[in-house]
Amino acid sequence: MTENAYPGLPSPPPLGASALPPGTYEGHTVLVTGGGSGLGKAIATEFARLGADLVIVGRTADRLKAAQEELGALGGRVTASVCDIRDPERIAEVFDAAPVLPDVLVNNAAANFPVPAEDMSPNAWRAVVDITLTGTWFMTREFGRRHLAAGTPGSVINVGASYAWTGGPGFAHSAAAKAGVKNLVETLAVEWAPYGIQVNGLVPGLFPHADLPEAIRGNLERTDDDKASRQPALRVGQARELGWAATFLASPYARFVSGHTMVVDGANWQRRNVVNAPVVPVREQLGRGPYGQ
Ligand SMILES: CCCCCCCCCCC/C=C/C(=O)SCCNC(=O)CCNC(=O)[C@H](O)C(C)(C)COP(=O)(O)OP(=O)(O)OC[C@H]1O[C@@H](n2cnc3c(N)ncnc32)[C@H](O)[C@@H]1OP(=O)(O)O
Ligand SMILES: NC(=O)C1=CN([C@@H]2O[C@H](COP(=O)(O)OP(=O)(O)OC[C@H]3O[C@@H](n4cnc5c(N)ncnc54)[C@H](OP(=O)(O)O)[C@@H]3O)[C@@H](O)[C@H]2O)C=CC1
Repeated sequence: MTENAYPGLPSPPPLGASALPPGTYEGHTVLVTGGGSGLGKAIATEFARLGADLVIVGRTADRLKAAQEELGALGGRVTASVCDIRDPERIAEVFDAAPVLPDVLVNNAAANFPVPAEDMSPNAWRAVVDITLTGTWFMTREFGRRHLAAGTPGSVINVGASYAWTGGPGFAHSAAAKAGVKNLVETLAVEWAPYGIQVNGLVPGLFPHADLPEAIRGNLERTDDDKASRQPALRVGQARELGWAATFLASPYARFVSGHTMVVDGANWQRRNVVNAPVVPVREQLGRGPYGQ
């Protein structure tokens, strides 16, 4: 049988299309961490197309400035704030400096690189867990506190990864952190629903893009030339598909959806074979020799 002899899941509508009515987010402000690049920028784009003003956050001023111009061309006000989400005091300053209290918080920023667990240094673990889990918590805490104090509703979307459920060989730090991120969704959705705050998760499948750090992109390119054929959908995700899911989850049409994590991955994480492919140890997948030699 020829690979890719099947159609796979259909392509999505083109960039610029939307399932939601035009102007759904007019008068609303959406804060996206990591909104200066990759999937965060794609999510910010879809909110902006529906009329949202944006606050984008990241550590790199140049990257944010370029994204601010690009996103600003869609018509809304875009505020760019340099902030390391590991720093709770800086996060408070970002909220203070925002033109208004954002209605929606998208916790998209995360850190990751593949490494065999036995090679991982304490600092490598800390860097990934502190950004991915603790940074997400610091951002969410600030957002929640301010809405509780103001008595206003809000919506939080935590971007996750499917190895929160399955474990992630080669990504022990990130998988553990993303499991925490998913768990926070479930806890906070209950704690804050009485105050009008929704908390949901959004999990991308494989969405390769040019902004990925070399440690991820390089391994993706090295380990698999034909990524689409390895997915049940016979294709990878298009960034706008994640943006559309985010704009739905935070919209008025999803007001009774909270504590839910939506997976946008063409069923990749449920993929199982009765007889699996041969096991290749992570060290070997990453092209490393035996431990300790
Ligand atoms: C097994 C097969 C692999 C196939 C590939 C498949 C890929 C599919 C992946 C799909 C899932 C993707 C999920 C994602 O999350 S993608 C998003 C990734 N984006 C980012 O990570 C952006 C932000 N990243 C960063 O800023 C940095 O990468 C970093 C996380 C390192 C944080 O930067 P910071 O400046 O705070 O940290 P340092 O540079 O000081 O480093 C801290 C310690 O971490 C060690 N380190 C850094 N990089 C690596 C590496 N590649 N391998 C091992 N260790 C690393 C560094 O040495 C520091 O530790 P020490 O002080 O002990 O040296
Ligand atoms: N791409 C994919 O296939 C998949 C992605 N995901 C998840 O999707 C989300 C987006 O990933 P993706 O766009 O691919 O990754 P990128 O590496 O392209 O983007 C990460 C963004 O987060 C920002 N960021 C990183 N660390 C910090 C920090 N400490 N403080 C503030 N901002 C920070 C980065 O900006 P800067 O470096 O300037 O700070 C960057 O804009 C992540 O949560 C990731 O785990 C999950 C599964 C698959």
